[in-house]
Amino acid sequence: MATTMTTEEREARNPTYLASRLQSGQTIDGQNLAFEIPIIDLAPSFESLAGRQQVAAKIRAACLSSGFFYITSHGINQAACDGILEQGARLFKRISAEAKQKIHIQHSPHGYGWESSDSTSIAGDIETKEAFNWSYSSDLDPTGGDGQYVQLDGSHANNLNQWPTDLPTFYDGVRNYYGQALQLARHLCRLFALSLHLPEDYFDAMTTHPSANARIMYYPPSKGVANDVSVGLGAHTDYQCFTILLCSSTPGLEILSPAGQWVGAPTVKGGLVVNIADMMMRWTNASYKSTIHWVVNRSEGERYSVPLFFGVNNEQVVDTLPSCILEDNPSKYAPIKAGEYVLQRLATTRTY
Ligand SMILES: O=C(O)CCC(=O)C(=O)O
Ligand SMILES: [Fe+2]
Repeated sequence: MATTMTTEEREARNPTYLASRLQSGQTIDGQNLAFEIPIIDLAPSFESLAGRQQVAAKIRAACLSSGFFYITSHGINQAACDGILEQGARLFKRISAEAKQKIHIQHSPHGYGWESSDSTSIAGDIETKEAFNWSYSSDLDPTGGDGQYVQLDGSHANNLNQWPTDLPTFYDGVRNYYGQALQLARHLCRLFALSLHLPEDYFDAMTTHPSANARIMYYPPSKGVANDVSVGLGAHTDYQCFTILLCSSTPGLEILSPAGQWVGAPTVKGGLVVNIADMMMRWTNASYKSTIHWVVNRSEGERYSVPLFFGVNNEQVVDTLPSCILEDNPSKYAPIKAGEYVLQRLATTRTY
């Protein structure tokens, strides 16, 4: 499908645009909104529609301001959270360099597998992170999927992931956390739909075989040099609808406030971070904020994290939601296939 880029989209693809947003500390539409990262208890949302509506209102308020919130009582059990972080530590710290090379992302056309710190770079920064990347596949989905999964480029292929053969428990540890996180993401979609005054099942049929790439990240300790600001992961916005982030206890995530200050997002015990990403900003005509963040590990501890980048089925056309278009606020974005949009964004980050 032919798509026309708006001025805003052209600017957003330009690294100097990011840099200028960083310097000026402005949000895209120049508003100076109150900035907080609220903690939202999801428990009522598992009980009744009234509970979901109540939680959805809190989510809406967070999305209109910082675009970040914590969730507690989210339904993913602690053993699964601890388990995947432990598997990450084994992968990054215990297996040999040769074993990592065997599953290097260079062997994967889609970038799945182990990623050395210099394989990708967001804003041209030298980054300290290492990562392990995987994508949705039906064997990881507790629903079993519907057999229709397509990759970002629309090709039909299930399970192209590269798993480490030297760590037999790794796959099970990942699957246990990821399966629960997928179901949580689908539950959050219902809350987002309610928050946007849509029927709560609005996104259900669009998330049967979702775009749901995930990674385990490793950030080495700070070098202990005063004022050391070694960038773990460069300043960026996420591409999908929203991200669910599990973090180890070592801090490092920082979010750019409208006033141009980096605000730390410390780990909340038992909680997960959720942030709005660019695709949700498109759906909502830029009312829900996709906020710039980065990771700088300023501490002497290692940081591990597990982001899940959740979006609709890759072949789904993303078009501004009718409830977000007003006569004096027409759609800012042209319709585009979800996978195609993410591919455009990814093309700017690979260095290999
Ligand atoms: O590791 C973190 O805390 C955040 C990671 C992140 O922002 C990302 O992978 O997009
Ligand atoms: Fe991110």
